[in-house]
Amino acid sequence: MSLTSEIHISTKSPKIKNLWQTALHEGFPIALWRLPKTTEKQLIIDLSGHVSRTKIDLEELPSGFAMSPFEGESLFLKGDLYYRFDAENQEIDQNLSGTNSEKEVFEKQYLTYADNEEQKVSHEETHPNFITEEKHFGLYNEMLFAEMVSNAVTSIEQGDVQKVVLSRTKNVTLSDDFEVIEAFQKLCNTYANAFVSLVYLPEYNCFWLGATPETLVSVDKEGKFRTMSLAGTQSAIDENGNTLCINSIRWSHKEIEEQAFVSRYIIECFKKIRLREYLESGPKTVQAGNLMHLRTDYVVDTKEVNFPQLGTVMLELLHPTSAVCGMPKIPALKIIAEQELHNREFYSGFLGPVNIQEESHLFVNLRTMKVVGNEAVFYAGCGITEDSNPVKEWYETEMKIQTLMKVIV
Ligand SMILES: C=C(O[C@H]1C=CC=C(C(=O)O)[C@@H]1O)C(=O)O
Repeated sequence: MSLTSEIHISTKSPKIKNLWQTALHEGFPIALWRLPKTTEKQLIIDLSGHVSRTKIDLEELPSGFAMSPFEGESLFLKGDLYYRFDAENQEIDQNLSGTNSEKEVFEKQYLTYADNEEQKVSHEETHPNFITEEKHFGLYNEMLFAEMVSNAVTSIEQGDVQKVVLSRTKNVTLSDDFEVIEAFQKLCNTYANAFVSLVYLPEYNCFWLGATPETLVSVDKEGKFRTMSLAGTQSAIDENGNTLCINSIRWSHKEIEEQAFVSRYIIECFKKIRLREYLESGPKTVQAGNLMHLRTDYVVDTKEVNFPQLGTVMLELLHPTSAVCGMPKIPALKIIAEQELHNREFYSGFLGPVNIQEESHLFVNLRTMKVVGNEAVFYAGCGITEDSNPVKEWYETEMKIQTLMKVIV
């Protein structure tokens, strides 16, 4: 696989573009995101040049951005430099821990990259890719996936698990005019309700770009904790290309059961910490781009229950939820390891801002892609229950991949 990243960046976001290019040239981790139902874009740069590996403790960590793989240690990008941009990509000045002089030095540096639209970024020599590819990518086909689903159904029938989420990848070679900031911008414009993010990890020599509909843990300024159970999928678009009306959506027993597993899992986590004071609303049908899902929302007032650490405690209990893993968790993890042909890496992990503007918002890393050089790897999974149909499950992963692909490729 080519390790050279050649990135053309849009003129429509000059400052974002220049910050991005500078971070890439200098080998600084950078995260750019837009929260659901907002128009502001936010960006942080970690000037240490590497991400730290740490537990995501919302009480202890400074301002920054968390990026956790499906399995293994979480990464944390420190918010040494912090920028906010309005809907038109105009800067709204703001700083966090980074000093103004750091910001000045960085911005001086970026002037050397500014107005150099044709410049291409290559970080091949400076940052070797150390992701070991024990498993191959992109070699899935419908038959192979159907076999994996059938094996999972057999495990369910034998009583090993009740539900397991299997995923696959799809490799696409990006065209020469693919622009990563432009792609981020398009996702923001298309998916107002999603958490849209773009993260560059120099040590891994790759970007992760996504538009996820699923909140894992969020704690706002008022101390409101939120999580959700999201599962069950069908197309939001009819055969004529029109968006279906939410009220016309009907769910099968299989999908209702699949989502109920996730809700039960969340309630089990609340029970483990003896927390009864949660508000539960749903399940209801929600639209996530080209798809409809079933969703139940959970809210806890951490001030009222006097539990300020609830976000951190629940994060540890929840991840990975049964929306991306299965029930019970341990045997589901075993089936995933046995059946899937790829390493999930950051897909179905979690990511998001920590302690920024006194809030933390962590999302499940779904509807996501990894970009290495001019190769994109798309990831998608689906919940397998005893009623799963292998052909339908393949089609579901294809629709999930299309959420990103149809917008940016
Ligand atoms: C695992 C994914 O979606 C989860 C979230 C919503 C619906 C899901 C489903 O219907 O299977 C999955 O649990 C994915 O998008 O890769």
